[in-house]
Amino acid sequence: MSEKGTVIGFIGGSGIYDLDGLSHQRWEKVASPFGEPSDELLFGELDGQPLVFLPRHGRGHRISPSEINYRANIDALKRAGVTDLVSMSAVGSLREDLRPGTFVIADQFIDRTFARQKSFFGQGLVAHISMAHPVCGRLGDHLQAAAAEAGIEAVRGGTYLVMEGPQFSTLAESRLYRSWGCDVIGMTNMPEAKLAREAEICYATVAMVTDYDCWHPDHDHVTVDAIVKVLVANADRARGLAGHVVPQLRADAQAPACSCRRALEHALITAPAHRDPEVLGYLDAVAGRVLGAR
Ligand SMILES: CSC[C@H]1O[C@H](OP(=O)(O)O)[C@H](O)[C@@H]1O
Ligand SMILES: Nc1ncnc2[nH]cnc12
Repeated sequence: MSEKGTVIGFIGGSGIYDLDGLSHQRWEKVASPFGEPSDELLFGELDGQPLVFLPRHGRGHRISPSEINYRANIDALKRAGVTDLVSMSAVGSLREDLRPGTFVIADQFIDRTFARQKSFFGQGLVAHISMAHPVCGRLGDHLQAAAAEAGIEAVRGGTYLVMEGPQFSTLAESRLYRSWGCDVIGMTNMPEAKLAREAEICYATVAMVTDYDCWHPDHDHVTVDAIVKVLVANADRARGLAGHVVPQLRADAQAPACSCRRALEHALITAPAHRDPEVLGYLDAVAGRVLGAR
């Protein structure tokens, strides 16, 4: 891995616990001061391009959305050198026309989670980053082009409502989210997207519809069994999409200039003399660029 080169990361959600076709692949533990990542990271190469994969729920799907250590996951991916991060996630549809099997390249989130650590920053070093545009448009462009190349129907843009879970939503909640104009619902992309931005990693998500949530008159219950049936087919197509997006990201000469990679530039507010050295130590990977550590 070159210090400044592109390293592509994938976070696999429900149904995606590894990536195939990688050469030189190895699972390796990456330690983080923020605790235990969901699993070891899978390192490998696709046509010479370095890749890193992390199964969000761990291999075997052991970790529920509220129990995922999102900070450790993003910190570990940053330590592994990841610059461009693609999330692959199962979601419910809040719109009739987003049928199960549709891929949505989401571009907005509404964060309704409440039981998660949402920032690397706080006491010892306070920072405020912009989340107006929470996903990287450059990655979105490449995902859209890769989906077209792979013959996958992908809708560009959409608002992903992130609920705490692990229970699925009530009918009243599902209707409320529809009235807010949300398009899909899931449990994991926040705080993941916030933390990726804090870590200056470009982030985008492929939200793969598995069900109609409970608002739909013909689908008044969501069940894991029904979701898993769609997941298996979605997961195969997601792997296909990954294969197509890698060469595109690799060839992107604009990547180093992407604004996501400078998200912390004007974000730190704690005066240097009041910054806690221990906290600065934890932030060596996430904020090393602006703290002068790397
Ligand atoms: C198995 S359905 C519910 C589960 O799937 C989604 O996870 P991910 O985004 O990791 O694919 C959803 O957010 C829930 O965690
Ligand atoms: N209906 C739904 N609600 C929340 N998360 C989901 N993941 C897949 N389907 C979902």
